[in-house]
Amino acid sequence: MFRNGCSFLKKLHSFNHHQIDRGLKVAVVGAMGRIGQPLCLLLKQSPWFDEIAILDNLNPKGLALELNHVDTKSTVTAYEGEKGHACAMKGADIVLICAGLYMEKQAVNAIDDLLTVNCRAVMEISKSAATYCPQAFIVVCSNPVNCTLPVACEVFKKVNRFVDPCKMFGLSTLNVIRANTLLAEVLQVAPETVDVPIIGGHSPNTVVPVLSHARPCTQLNTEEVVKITRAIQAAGDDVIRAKNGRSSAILSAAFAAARFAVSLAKGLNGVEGVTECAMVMSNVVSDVSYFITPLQLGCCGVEKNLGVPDLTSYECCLLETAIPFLKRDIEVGEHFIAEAIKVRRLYIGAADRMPKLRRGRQKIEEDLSDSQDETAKPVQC
Ligand SMILES: NC(=O)C1=CN([C@@H]2O[C@H](COP(=O)(O)OP(=O)(O)OC[C@H]3O[C@@H](n4cnc5c(N)ncnc54)[C@H](O)[C@@H]3O)[C@@H](O)[C@H]2O)C=CC1
Ligand SMILES: O=C([O-])CC(=O)C(=O)O
Repeated sequence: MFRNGCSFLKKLHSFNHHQIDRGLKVAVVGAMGRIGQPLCLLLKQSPWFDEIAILDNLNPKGLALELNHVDTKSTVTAYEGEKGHACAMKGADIVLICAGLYMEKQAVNAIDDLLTVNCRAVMEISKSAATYCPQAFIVVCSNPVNCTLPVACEVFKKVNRFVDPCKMFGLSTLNVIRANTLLAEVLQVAPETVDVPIIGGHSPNTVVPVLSHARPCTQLNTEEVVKITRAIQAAGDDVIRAKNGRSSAILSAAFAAARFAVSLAKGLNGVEGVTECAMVMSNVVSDVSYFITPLQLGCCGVEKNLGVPDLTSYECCLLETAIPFLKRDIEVGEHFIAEAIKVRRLYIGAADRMPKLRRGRQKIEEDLSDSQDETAKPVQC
């Protein structure tokens, strides 16, 4: 009812923007992970959710029990493994996918390993989401987001023969909060008062901060712009290095994911003026089918894609550099399911000599032949 009653909700909220109309169900997949756990705690503190369904391959019952001791209104329910997918996702308004490996820069063949494992995890989870909660907003946090969002969308196309571009998101809020903090430091203002749009992709070579459109309006010199931009691009690697390669960003990542989920919840409940930058399917840049832009969020997800702002020549140059990387990442994601063989060619490496990964790839190729059956019906719950 609420999803279709946008104009009614807008009127309602013009009287009281803070009124919460409907508690929502959010499903967190990969909830037992380093990001998953603090993310669940932050969601438990939020008044926007009635149910937080936590799902992981590891048994999350203990985590749910502990979270339910937090005296806020939402209830945390726990589900383990594939058998838990249906119950965790049925009725979910938002699905946050943070299952998978993190960017372990020191690991040999890290990108190959990460790509195979994470695309596979996102593929499995998206299959269930497309089956059990096809109307939900899907937020892909698992890296590399530039590849995994296309994987999720391709799965929706295969299972439902339809993907709603307004409801599928790749998380990049972490870059926004980093940019806000770094600019606030330079301006010597509170970070909460700063808003830096981010465009492009979610990786060091594809993220493009648009400092020329930052709020508050400011006149930075070239040196400052370059310094802040490079710091944003390097922030993820800096965290991994500072943690001696043992972990990537966790708490800031959880904060960012929770902030995005809350923004989606506000949009769903008709709150006006909610904007966030995220990756979505779009044609704002020709030939680039997934792109991060500022988005106006509403009860149907993306209410308006605010597009690419006017860029300075430096920002144009950053974007031009980013586009080939982004296009390649998207291609890898899009073809992961439909053309596992092509992924092998693009990412062929020492991983092929590792029996564990080779077995993983064989399984993907087997699944591929299943999902290529156009007559296949989604599993009924
Ligand atoms: N988009 C963003 O801004 C950010 C994304 N990330 C990404 O988030 C992901 C998670 O990172 P961490 O929490 O550090 O990893 P982690 O290894 O600590 O946790 C991953 C969790 O996912 C679970 N899992 C794996 N496959 C699963 C499946 N098929 N179904 C259910 N559960 C599954 C694991 O059991 C584990 O509990 C990584 O891919 C990382 O790169 C990390 C930081 C920021
Ligand atoms: O690289 C990672 O795993 C975490 C990440 O997305 C970031 O720090 O921007």
